[in-house]
Amino acid sequence: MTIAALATAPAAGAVGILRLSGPDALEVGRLLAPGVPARPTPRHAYLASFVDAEGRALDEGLFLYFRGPRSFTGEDVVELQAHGSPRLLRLLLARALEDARVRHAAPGEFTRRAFLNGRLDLTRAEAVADLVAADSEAAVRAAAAGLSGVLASRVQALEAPLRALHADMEGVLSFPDEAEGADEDVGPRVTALRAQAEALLAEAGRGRLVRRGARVALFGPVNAGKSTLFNRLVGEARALVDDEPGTTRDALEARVEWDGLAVTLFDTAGLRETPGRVEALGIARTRELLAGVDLAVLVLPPGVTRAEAAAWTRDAGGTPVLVVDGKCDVADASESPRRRVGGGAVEGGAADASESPRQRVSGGSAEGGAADASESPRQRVNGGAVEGGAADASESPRQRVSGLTGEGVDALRDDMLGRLWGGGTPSAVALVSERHADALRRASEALGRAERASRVSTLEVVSGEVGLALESLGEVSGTVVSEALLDAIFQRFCIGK
Ligand SMILES: Nc1nc2c(c(=O)[nH]1)N(C=O)[C@@H](CNc1ccc(C(=O)N[C@@H](CCC(=O)O)C(=O)O)cc1)CN2
Ligand SMILES: Nc1nc2c(ncn2[C@@H]2O[C@H](COP(=O)(O)OP(=O)(O)OP(=O)(O)O)[C@@H](O)[C@H]2O)c(=O)[nH]1
Ligand SMILES: [Mg+2]
Repeated sequence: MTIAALATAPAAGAVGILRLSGPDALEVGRLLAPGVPARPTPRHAYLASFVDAEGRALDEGLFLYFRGPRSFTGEDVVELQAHGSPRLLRLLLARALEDARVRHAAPGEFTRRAFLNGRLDLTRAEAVADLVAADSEAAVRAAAAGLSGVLASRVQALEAPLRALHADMEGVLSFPDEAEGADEDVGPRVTALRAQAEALLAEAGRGRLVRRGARVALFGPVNAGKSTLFNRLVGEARALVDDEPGTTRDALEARVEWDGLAVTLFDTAGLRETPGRVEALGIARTRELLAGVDLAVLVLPPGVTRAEAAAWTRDAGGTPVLVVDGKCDVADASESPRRRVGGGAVEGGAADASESPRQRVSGGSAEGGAADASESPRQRVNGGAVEGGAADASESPRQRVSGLTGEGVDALRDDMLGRLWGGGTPSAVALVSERHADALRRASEALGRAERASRVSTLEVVSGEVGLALESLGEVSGTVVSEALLDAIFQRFCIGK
């Protein structure tokens, strides 16, 4: 059956495309553009008049014919590239659909046909959807990598040796005499393949980050300078800042893009023991939010003890915590507890360093004097305390940062990206989706069982498990798929894709 749909968004634009795919694409396309020759040159752009049923011109546009299998879907494809009027395009589409040989395409059906006709494997087809949905540079680049086959070849690199292993074992089982010895190194081979499957599975977390963007929350005691730092990181004065503790009540969010990665940054209500009623609601919301982010950044004001820091860290629950020493432009408060923030300079953004003099108390620790965060921010171990203690996050070297002066902010951003990303660049990721991860998990579980069986059980059992692993892997590439799975996958595509 021939399918038709608009390939462009239903909005006014420079050009709008009606696309047909299937055995009757050319004939039906020519009903709309009768000036086009009966046997048009494939891939040639014809300037043609698009007409209604009475032959009256509706538009003048380009007509393209791709003869199967040399087309996106592998079938005959015709495109009418008209002026981008949604109303006009609906008229053209309606006219195509009047023909009994044509029906409207389901979501993703063009791509589904491309897959079914072997034009793309499943990972590439899904990368098409990822690309359309991408809303950060990293997401675009990762999807583009998927489209060019990065994930496909990683899966292939697993599938091929697994299939060879399976064949070797089946050979030994079927023809024990001829194939003697082919099963000698089954154990190590299974082990290696399992590790490979797990390495791929481990990229699912990154895939999630790229797809959805990372979520990062600033939290910590009241008045630590969270909102000021938030404004700095976002690049504009979004959050209210005041020297009154408890200024931020509701969590605030802003979306930024760092190294191409989409990051949703949250500023939260400061934590304290005895808040007022409304503030308590804000604090409850902070805790709730912290449980759901990818990284929690604990901003500490000067003079916080290690025990206090550890206690605040626990507020993040199971979420990874990055601890930073805020207001690093001020001397350590334990040295002069009453020292206030630079005079009247309250507003976050504008305040310049000269307004908040660097009142580093002499003798205020070795790193007091020349410290400039840009020098080597990561080496600076606060208080030198690294070992021991419960909450490890609060014990590791801390980033020193000042939202007011901007000191250490770039380094902090790099640290956050490092913690979220763990090295490498976002674009280099093989975009493993939840669906892929699920299949990979089942594959590596089967390989785990195969590994055990290779020590304690028969070759038959090992081979059976390897066969199961192959099936699960096949779901990733699409060598083994059910209609139901394809339905689920292509449902998330848009119509006309
Ligand atoms: N106008 C238009 N732009 C589009 C598409 C489209 O369908 N129409 N695409 C659709 O989503 C994407 C391009 N994808 C395509 C992929 C393969 C072929 C194709 O004709 N492949 C043949 C020939 C290859 C060749 O000659 O180099 C083939 O693979 O055999 C066309 C488009 C993005 N841009
Ligand atoms: N010297 C200095 N003062 C800062 C810095 N960051 C914030 N302040 C000041 O500290 C006070 C509190 O800053 P906020 O950013 O509102 O602190 P917060 O952590 O959001 O506070 P709550 O929302 O009440 O929890 C304000 O007077 C800021 O101007 C900093 O890096 N250095
Ligand atoms: Mg605040």
